[in-house]
Amino acid sequence: MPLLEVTGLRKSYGGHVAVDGVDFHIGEAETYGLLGPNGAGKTTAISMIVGILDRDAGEVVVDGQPLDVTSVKAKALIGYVPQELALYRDLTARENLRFFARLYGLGGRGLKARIEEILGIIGLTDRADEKVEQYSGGMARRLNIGIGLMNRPKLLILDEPTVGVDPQSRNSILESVQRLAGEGMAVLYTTHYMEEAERLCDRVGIIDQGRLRAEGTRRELVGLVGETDRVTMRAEGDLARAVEDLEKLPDVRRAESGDSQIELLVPDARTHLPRILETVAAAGAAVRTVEVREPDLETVFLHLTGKALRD
Ligand SMILES: Nc1ncnc2c1ncn2[C@@H]1O[C@H](COP(=O)(O)OP(=O)(O)OP(=O)(O)O)[C@@H](O)[C@H]1O
Repeated sequence: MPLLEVTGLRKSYGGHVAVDGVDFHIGEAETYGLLGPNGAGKTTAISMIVGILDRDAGEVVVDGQPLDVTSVKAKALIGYVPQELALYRDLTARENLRFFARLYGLGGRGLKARIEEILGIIGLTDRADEKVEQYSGGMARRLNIGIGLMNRPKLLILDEPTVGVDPQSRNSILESVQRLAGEGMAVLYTTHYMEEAERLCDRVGIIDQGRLRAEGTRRELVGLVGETDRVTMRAEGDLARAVEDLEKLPDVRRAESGDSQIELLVPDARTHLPRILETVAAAGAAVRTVEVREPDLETVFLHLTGKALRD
């Protein structure tokens, strides 16, 4: 049974359809990314999943428990980190964590230890007694994540947590998410940064104009659009003959030579590389360097929607 199951999720604002029939599921300990540009419907979808926005249609089930705006049991399994900061700026990090813990009904002897543990996870132990108003944007974001972790969720949902943060905090946020996922927490992560989806997510759903256009592992998505790897070899010798022979190899789509280099398109270059190098050598050319560029999720997005992820 998946940990999160979302079916037929739909929401319109006036006549505008923001989320148009979205289905996906997340397994235990899986990190799933919703990748799409601004306005794709990510925040609207997430808000319905966590039960802070009424849906027009669809179902959300968390660990077998149906979730709607009023359900308590299912919500208790989720840690939600909204895009907008939800913090008290005139309280310290430690005070914010304590305040939100009480709000969630957490207390007792374990609370103090839990707060210290969370400060460690988000890397704010040393600054825990400073007011949030003195924090950088990235530190405040990290505290926002800490609050989402208070109730030891089985599923952590983060809505574009790195937008507008400095590179150092961004890296620290990504590392924390990776660590939590490594410890067995399931994660739903929305982003418009391809690199983040590629780095963090086991599977990615590509969302545009309220619809999931495709979903799968990075490899599956890349395979879906029939993209090939591009191999560039700097070489000397009889390049024309090498190209002629390379084109005879079964999987090579295109090969051409230019100024001391050969370029070719081939699916899954890593498996074919030994044959390619042998062929070039046999044709009397010497390879100096080889570079393999794999298609990325940006290529896939472009293929599926006809536009770039970021404008
Ligand atoms: N409260 C609202 N009233 C009217 N339209 C809305 C409202 N919230 C979102 N929309 C519209 O719904 C669409 C989806 O917005 P949403 O915020 O879910 O996208 P997103 O993928 O999260 O993008 P962003 O990264 O910009 O938040 C957009 O066209 C947006 O303008």
